[in-house]
Amino acid sequence: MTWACRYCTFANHDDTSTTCCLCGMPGKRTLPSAREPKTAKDDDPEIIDITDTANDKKLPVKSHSSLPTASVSTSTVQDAAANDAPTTSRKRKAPHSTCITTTNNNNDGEIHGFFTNNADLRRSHKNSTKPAPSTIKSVQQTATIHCRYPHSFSYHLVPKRTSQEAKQDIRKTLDSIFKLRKLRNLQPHAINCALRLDSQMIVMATGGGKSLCYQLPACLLGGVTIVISPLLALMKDQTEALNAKGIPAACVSSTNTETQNAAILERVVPSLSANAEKTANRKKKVFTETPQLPTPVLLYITPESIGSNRMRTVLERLYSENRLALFAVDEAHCLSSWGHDFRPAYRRLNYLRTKFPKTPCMALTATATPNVIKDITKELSLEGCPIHVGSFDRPNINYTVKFKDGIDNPIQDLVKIISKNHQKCESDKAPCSGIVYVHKREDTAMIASAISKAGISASAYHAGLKKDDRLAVQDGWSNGNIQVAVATVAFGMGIDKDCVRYVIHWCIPKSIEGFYQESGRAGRDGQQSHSILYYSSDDVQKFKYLIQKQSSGTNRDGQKKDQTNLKRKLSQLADMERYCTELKCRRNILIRHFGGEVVDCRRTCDFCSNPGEVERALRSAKAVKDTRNQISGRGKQKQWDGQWDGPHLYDDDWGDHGMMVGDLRVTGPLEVDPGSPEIKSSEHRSSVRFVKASDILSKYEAMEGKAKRNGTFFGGSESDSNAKRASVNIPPHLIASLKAASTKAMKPKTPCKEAAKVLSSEDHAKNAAAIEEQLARMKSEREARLKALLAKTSKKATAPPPPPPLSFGQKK
Ligand SMILES: Nc1ncnc2c1ncn2[C@@H]1O[C@H](COP(=O)(O)OP(=O)(O)OP(=O)(O)O)[C@@H](O)[C@H]1O
Repeated sequence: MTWACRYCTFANHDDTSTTCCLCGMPGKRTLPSAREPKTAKDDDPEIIDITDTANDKKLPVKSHSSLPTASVSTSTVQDAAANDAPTTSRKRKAPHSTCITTTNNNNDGEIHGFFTNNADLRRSHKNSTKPAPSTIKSVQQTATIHCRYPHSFSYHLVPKRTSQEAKQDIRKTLDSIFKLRKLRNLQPHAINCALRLDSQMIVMATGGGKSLCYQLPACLLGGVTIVISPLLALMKDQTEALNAKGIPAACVSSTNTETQNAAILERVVPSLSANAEKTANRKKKVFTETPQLPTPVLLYITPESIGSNRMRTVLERLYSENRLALFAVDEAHCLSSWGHDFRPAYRRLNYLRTKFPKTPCMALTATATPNVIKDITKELSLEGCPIHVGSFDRPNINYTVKFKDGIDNPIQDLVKIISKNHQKCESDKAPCSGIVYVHKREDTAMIASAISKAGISASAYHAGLKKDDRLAVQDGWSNGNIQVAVATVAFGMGIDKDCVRYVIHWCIPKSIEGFYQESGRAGRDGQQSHSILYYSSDDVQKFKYLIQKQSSGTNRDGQKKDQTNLKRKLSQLADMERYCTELKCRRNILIRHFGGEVVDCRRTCDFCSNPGEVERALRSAKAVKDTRNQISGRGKQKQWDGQWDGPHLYDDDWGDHGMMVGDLRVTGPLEVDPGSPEIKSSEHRSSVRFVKASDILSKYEAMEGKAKRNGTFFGGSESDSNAKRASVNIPPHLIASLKAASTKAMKPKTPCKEAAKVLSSEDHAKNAAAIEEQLARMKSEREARLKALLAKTSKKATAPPPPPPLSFGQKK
């Protein structure tokens, strides 16, 4: 079983060991037993610390012709082994490294690798002027057991390099640490700029490789690079990945205990805790738990935590010691109120620029419109700095919009698309996974169950699940046991899975930025992938209503809610709706939204591959929708007209930051098949006449016949069409397509293939049953919540009204 080390967060796969194979610390929480191996802190003679703290600090900064990894290492493995003085080495505790760093005798700065066997070690001594160590065995053990950081990094900042030197260093680091062959499009510019110590902004498509733009310079700049990231999961993943590559990284976050955070900061700024932690108890804890790990080269932190007093002290110390290398502000669009994920704490980051003016800043985002870029550069004082804007195009993603209203059974349609994708991958013998984004938590279970019944493993994921369940789904999906994650937007932040072949949006997303980011989780391996969005005007009306609801009334302080965001959110939703309903190339709508140059779509969106078909689908969906409204007696629906009754709590995970809990009762026309168990309740029954698109289409056929007989239907000029639409809502040129669709829809039903599959697969049936159980549980929980809320509101209504407030100057 995998366990995460509580010191360095490395994921260990060896269940039998209680010490972390990366840092060598007893990171696994187990009761000590007689057989427990000795820890690094105990008297383990194998720990060889060859770097000297004192010396380190006094060291003149290394000439920049070689990798900084070599510059700080003052001794070689040979020294360490020959000295064979573990006690001394432990005394010479280095703040930045406890691992063996290897440089050759010429001190040419080459990294000579990480010794894993005696042969390697002996080879390294071949040209050595010093005698080979007599205790090779112990050294070899040290290398394999405790010292998994094969590279060392400069404790202080490395001076600027010439461009030739920078080029060489970049190549070496890319090859030896990141194991990559070459840099992608904007990466060389961004990395060069960082090594010139210039501030900059990088706007690069999702999956474009933004992380490398600060991770690689961090290795070369020396000192500590501070990465400000909004997502705890992403921070954790990235630190784990960096540690696995041998780059010391850590994250200070609220998920760590106070002691763990203190231990990490102690590694960044030694003796900080000695001053800061006053109580003896605390001191003891911090010092006993501080592992002998190298100083992090990259320190991840949330924008909220970076403003704390302790963090300010750390930054000031780093700055005064000339060790503050770079601020990397990831997901910088969170800084702009024009961005789709505005986070107020980001606004406070400008203090970093004023307080630490010499430290360069790198702002990174995938989704920045010109307005957002302007906002970010202003807030982070990046005016005049280079702005690297890459292409927003993701050529390997095919974009499609499906019109839910015109589809008889959209869930069946969705399942078919998913099955097709998996079948294709199966025949190609390629791995395949996907994500379906929904808004309502209940829909996650409903859709996951339908997919499972089709023989594809799917699981529901939303913020309402228990943490363990969420982790299980995330892990299952990441390791391929779960093929499809049906999730709310709570899923996927910081996901870096390469074989995601499709991302499906079951409802319209809130903004193009959000859509671009979510759909961008497909095809990160560069292989052909799909983004499919199911559009319904009902969803848009719902969201408009929710946005208005969120912005109306008063907040907790009793003040009227700020209305400035209302307009922005409505306009973002309108942009997103335009993406769905405009008869233009989808790819270029996205690119233009971000201010990019138009590209040749090469028929990789549904519109470019068949514009006529898209137009017909859109218009027939509109016609079907209007008819539904007319049939249900509500006339043409222009505004969401209060179809939701009861207390307005929402269980969609679509809030800005926090997740909303509660209930949403929809009594209007539904988007599911009337036969579906979802709409069996009496509450819904009245409104489900003619909910099927094919029913409506056949109705149209009848109307068409009648009109033709009377000579009053669908005739006349274009200018009359509006008046005619008011009564029938069907544009003339649609007749043929509607007819065709109708005939198709009227065909006798054949038993569904997917249903046959269900019965044949026990596992999938079990999975579906489990999901349905979950759905039932969610429903009962929702009922309970609703009851409690109703009780609360009725209590409030019966309570006596509060006394009127005293006006100024009024006597009691
Ligand atoms: N030069 C490169 N060559 C090959 N692969 C690369 C290169 N740079 C980055 N990658 C890979 O591309 C993938 C995406 O990188 P990364 O996570 O940095 O993207 P991102 O731009 O931060 O994406 P997002 O905006 O979604 O967070 C990673 O798996 C990374 O290893």
